[in-house]
Amino acid sequence: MKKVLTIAGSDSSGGAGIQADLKTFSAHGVFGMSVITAVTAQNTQGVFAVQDISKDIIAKQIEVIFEDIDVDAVKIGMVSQIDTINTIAEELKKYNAKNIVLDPVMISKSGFDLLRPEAKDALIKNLLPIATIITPNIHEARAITGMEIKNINDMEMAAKAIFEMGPKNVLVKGGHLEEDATDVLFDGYEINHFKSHRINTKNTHGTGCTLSSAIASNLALGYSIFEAVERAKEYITVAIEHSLSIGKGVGPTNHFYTLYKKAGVLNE
Ligand SMILES: Nc1ncnc2c1ncn2[C@@H]1O[C@H](COP(=O)(O)OP(=O)(O)OP(=O)(O)O)[C@@H](O)[C@H]1O
Ligand SMILES: Cc1ncc(CO)c(N)n1
Repeated sequence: MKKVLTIAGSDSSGGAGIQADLKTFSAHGVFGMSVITAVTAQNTQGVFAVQDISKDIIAKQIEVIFEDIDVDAVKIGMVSQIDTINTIAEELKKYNAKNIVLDPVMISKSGFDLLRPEAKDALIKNLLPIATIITPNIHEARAITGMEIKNINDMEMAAKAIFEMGPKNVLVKGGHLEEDATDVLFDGYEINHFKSHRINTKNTHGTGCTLSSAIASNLALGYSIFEAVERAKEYITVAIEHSLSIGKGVGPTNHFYTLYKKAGVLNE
C-alpha cells in the first residue's frame, strides 16, 4: 500500500487540516500518516484559537516516520511559524523526501492568520524550493508574488512568477474568482487549465486541503503531475457537489460520496 504523510494543523471540526487530509487519503486507498504542527480550536464558523506545537516534537515526528517507513508522498499544509517552517524544510531535505505537495495555507476562510505574517518569507525561501508542486489560492498567490490577480491571465502570470522561486510545478487555484472554478498549472514548459463549473454552495470548508491531499495521493499512486491534478480536480468537484451542511457556518467537503459510491454502499 502507498503511504502518504500530511504535515499540517489540526482542525477540531474535522473539515480542514489534518482531518481533511486523512479522510482524503483513505478515500484514495493510500495509508495516511500525520505530523501535527498546530492545534486550532475551529468550527464551521471560524478559527477561535491556535496553539503551535514545538519545533522539537515536529522534528521528532518526521524523523521517526522516515526512519521506519518509506513515504511515497508528503503534503504540507498549515506551518504557522518560522521555526516550524525551517525545521520541516531541514528534515524533509535530510530524508530526501519525494512528491512534496505544498499548500501554502495563510489565512482561513474566516480571516484568521494561520501563517504568522512574519513567517511568509521563510515559507518562500525554504519550502517553495523543495516542493514538487505548490497550490496557492488567489490570495496566497498574490501574497507570494505581490501581483494583482483578477482573471485567468493574471493567474497564469502569477504561476510563472512563483515557478521562478523554485517549485517544480505551480497550481494557482481559482476557487475565489467569480466565474467557473478554473485552476491553472505551470510545469515550467506549458500552462494547463483544469476547469469545472462553479458549484453554488456555501459549504467549501477544507477545499484547499482536500485538493492538495488528493494530488499527494495521486502522486504516491504513480500518476504524473498532470494526471494527479486532473484526478484531484475531479475528486474535489464531487466532494463540493455533495458537501455537507454540518454546523451553522461553512460546512465541509464530502469524502464519503466518492468512497462509498465506489463501494456501492452509498448512504446519504
Ligand atoms: N464553488 C466552487 N465550485 C467548484 N469548485 C470550487 C469552488 N470553490 C472552490 N473550488 C475548487 O476547489 C479547489 C480549492 O480551491 P480554493 O481556491 O477554494 O482553495 P483554498 O482557498 O486554498 O481553500 P481553503 O479555504 O480550504 O484554504 C480548487 O480546485 C477550486 O477550483
Ligand atoms: C488547520 C487548518 N488548516 C488549513 C485550513 C485552511 O482551510 C484551516 N482552516 N485549518
